[in-house]
Amino acid sequence: MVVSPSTRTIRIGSRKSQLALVQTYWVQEELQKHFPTRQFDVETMSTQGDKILDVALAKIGDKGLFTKELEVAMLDKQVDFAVHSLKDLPTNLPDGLMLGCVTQRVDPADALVVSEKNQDKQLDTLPEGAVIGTSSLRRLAQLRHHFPHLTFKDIRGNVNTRLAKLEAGEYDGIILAVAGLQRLGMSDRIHQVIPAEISLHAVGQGALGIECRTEDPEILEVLKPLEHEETRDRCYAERSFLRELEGGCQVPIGVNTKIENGVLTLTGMVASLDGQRLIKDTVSGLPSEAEALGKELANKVRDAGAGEILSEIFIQVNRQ
Ligand SMILES: NCc1[nH]cc(CCC(=O)O)c1CC(=O)O
Repeated sequence: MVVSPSTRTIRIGSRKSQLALVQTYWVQEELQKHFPTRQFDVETMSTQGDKILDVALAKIGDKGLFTKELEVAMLDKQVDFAVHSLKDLPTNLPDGLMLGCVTQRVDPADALVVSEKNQDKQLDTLPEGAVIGTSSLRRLAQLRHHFPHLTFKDIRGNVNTRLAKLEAGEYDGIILAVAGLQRLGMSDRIHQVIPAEISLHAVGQGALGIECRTEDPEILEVLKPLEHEETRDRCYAERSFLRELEGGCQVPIGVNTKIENGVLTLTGMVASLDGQRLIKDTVSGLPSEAEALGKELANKVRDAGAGEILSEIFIQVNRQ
C-alpha cells in the first residue's frame, strides 16, 4: 500500500496536567476543523516540572523544566509538535526545534484568588502579614514593591493543587494567571485582576506556543491557520527582551505589550527580590522589528541598573 503524505497521522505532544490537556485538545479541535480529513492524535507525558514538586521553582530555574521530555519526543519523531503555555517555553530552544506557531492570546494579566474569609478584601486592603502564595519571583518582587506589609510564601503544583492549598487554609490569597483560570472554566475564582501598574505579566503569558521540528515543512504548514500575527509579534518582542536579560535562573522580569496603529510598544521591568528596586522602561517601533525592540529595551534597562540586580539574584538563588 502506498501511503500518501497527506494521510500521515499527526501526533501532538502534551503534558498531562488538566490545563495542558485543555490547551492541547483545543489545538487538536481547531486543526481538525481546518483539516477535516487528517488524523490528529494526542500523546501525553510527564515532565520534570510535573515530578519535582518539593523544590522552589526559583532554585531549580525553569529552563525547560516543563518542556524537555516533549522536546526529546519530537527529536525522536515520536510526536510531531508540542503545545505549551508559551510562558513555560524557554527563549532558546534545542537545535532542530523551533517555535512554529503562536496562538491568539487571552488576557495576560495575573489574578488574586482569595480564601473564604477574605472575600471582602483586595490586595490593598489585606491586613498586615496576610499570607500570599506565589512561586514566581516576578509576582513576588512586584507585589512586595507595592505591598510591603504582606507576607509571601512559596506555592507549587498545578492550578488545582494550588487552589486546594488555598482552601486548606495555608494562605490568605494566591496569585494565578487569569488565562489559566479562564481555560479551566474557573473564571469565577478570579477575585481581582491585577492591573499592569502593579504587576507586569510574564513573557508570553496568555498565549500558546507550538514547538515543532525545524525540518518539517508539512507540520509548519498545518500549524499556519492557528498563528495569530499580532500575538506572535508581541510575544517575539517579549521573548527577545527576556532572552537578552536572563542569566541561567528564573528572574523577576515582567512585560506588557500592545500594537496600536501599526506600532508595537513594549514595556519591561526588572525588580530586586525584596521589591526595593524596580527598573522599568518602554520602547516602540514596527512589529516586524519585534526582536530588535526586545534587545533595545534590554540594553536600556541593563544600563539603568537591571544588570546589577540580575547578577545579585543569580548569586542569591544559587547560594540558597
Ligand atoms: N507556570 C505555570 C503556568 N503556566 C501557564 C499558566 C497559565 C497561564 C498562561 O497560559 O500563560 C500557568 C499557571 C499560572 O501561572 O497561574
